[in-house]
Amino acid sequence: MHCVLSSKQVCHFEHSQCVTPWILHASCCGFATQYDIRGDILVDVGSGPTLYQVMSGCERFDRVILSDFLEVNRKVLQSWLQEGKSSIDWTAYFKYVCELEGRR
Ligand SMILES: C[S@@+](CC[C@H](N)C(=O)[O-])C[C@H]1O[C@@H](n2cnc3c(N)ncnc32)[C@H](O)[C@@H]1O
Repeated sequence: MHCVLSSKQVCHFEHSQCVTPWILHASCCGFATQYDIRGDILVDVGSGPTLYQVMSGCERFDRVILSDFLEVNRKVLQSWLQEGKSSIDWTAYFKYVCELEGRR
């Protein structure tokens, strides 16, 4: 399984040097399978233009706040949130996280 991050970036989930699966496994363990972390508000400081890092937490918190220093990154996130548009197709990430959490 792989997904295209942009015209030049490709994330290979199965590649041993790809850090994204490690992050998804770690957040899945923390939020879901191992520690069952829940709460009112999840604040992600320095989100960049990405949201994969909070996918495992998004149903365990009432509100998720993504933040970034750079306006360009906040605009990418706002475009996805408000208009459903994104230069990144998150489908493969959501599927991967669902599989990690034993959901389909
Ligand atoms: C390495 S990127 C991480 C992107 C994303 N969290 C990920 O895991 O792929 C770090 C981000 O933190 C943002 N950043 C750096 N200092 C910050 C600060 N003081 N407040 C908010 N965002 C900050 C940068 O603009 C950058 O987008």
